[in-house]
Amino acid sequence: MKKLTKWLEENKITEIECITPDQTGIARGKIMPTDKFIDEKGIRLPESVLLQTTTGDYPDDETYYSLLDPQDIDMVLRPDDSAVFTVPWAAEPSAQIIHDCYDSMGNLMELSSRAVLKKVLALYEAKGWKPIVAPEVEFYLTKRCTDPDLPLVPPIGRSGRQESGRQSFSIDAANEFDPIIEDIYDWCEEMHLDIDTLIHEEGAAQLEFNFRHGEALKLADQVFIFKRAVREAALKHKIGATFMAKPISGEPGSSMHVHQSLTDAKTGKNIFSNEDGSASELFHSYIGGLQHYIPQMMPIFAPNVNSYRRYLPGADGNAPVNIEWGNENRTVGLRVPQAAPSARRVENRLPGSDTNPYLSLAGNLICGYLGMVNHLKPRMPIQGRASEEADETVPWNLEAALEAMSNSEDIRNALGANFVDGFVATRRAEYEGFRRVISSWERQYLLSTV
Ligand SMILES: NC(=O)CC[C@H](N)C(=O)O
Repeated sequence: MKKLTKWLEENKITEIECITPDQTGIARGKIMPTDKFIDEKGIRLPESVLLQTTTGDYPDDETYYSLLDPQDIDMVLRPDDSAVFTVPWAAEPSAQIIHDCYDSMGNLMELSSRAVLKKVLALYEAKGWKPIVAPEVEFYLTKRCTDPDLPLVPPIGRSGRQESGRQSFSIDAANEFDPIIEDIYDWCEEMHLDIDTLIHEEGAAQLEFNFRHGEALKLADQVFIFKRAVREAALKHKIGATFMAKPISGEPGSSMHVHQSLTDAKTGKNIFSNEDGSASELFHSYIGGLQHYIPQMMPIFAPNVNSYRRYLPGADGNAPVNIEWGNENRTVGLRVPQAAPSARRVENRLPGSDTNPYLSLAGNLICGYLGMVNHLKPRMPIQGRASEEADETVPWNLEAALEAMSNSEDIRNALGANFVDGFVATRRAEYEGFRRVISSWERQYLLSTV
């Protein structure tokens, strides 16, 4: 706290956003003047904040009361002084400080997604392993739209025109949004986010930012903050930005691919490679773990009804519909990029951009961990194009995915039964809400035909 107080003084910070990610990845917390923050060294919030859905609803009563105190008591949030960022878009000098959530006994709240990631990282630490990850985050810039019944359209770029067609990797198409991109870059620099490259993705006004590889908790924090920054940069320029997995029919979806490797915590050496440069047994069993456990982990990689619209075989975009692996192969869900032995890694291409980054990293890492400790073997790698058929072992819709996750003893043991029950229950509550809304497809095709 001393170091943090000094930093706040040096940066003349007058206002603090005390934030924590809920299960959906939304920042929840309180805003206060710096003096009050320093006096109180933490805040209190109702525990139920961690069981809120994206729509602000809660799960059914039975789950709610089995996981939370019936009086809806407070939890205590304490700042993590290694997760402190300025707020470059704020009107006055401000800081956003990520907090951890503790229960009345002083333990990390099992329902907190940041705590779930810490739990997984502790398993790695006990083995003397340190995972290294690199997320790639895609999103769309869109024209502002307040009517949810109207489709989203691309914003007007610098040329005064709206983008159409496919512009993968086009520098000029990215430059159309230069003023926004400049803000994102400047702000990321000010906040010390480890942004590596920017590319224009396939979709109209779809961009991708890649993060430099590093430690998982640090990168989860950075993606959490990055998403806020992108939305704010878009707002400043009077447009929108969305991390929905499939915001526009007929356009590619948005993903959050995660590159993953494993190092020896002491030496820092990549232990996915043997001394002679070949792939290690750990590497193969890590992939075996991803293949075995992804079907039970889908609600984490694809948490919304909308997430599953990315995975339609033959749909626009390159979203995978399989969990095969292969070297330098973009038609599989688990791609092993061409790299030196010291950079040997696997990229999971399944997670959507709408995933909570803490849970996505925890989910990936626990699949790999369980694979390694149980010596699982991967399937044979795919050479050439993978089948266009969707892999039948994976639940490709939210209902089936939730069923698979809540029935998985291994995932319940690894991530915590209370967490799994709470997470599944918030997703189910959202799904129930979705089921009550009549869509434009129904109006278009059923209204006057059936
Ligand atoms: N970079 C890519 O391969 C595109 C990924 C694609 N946008 C998806 O949703 O999965």
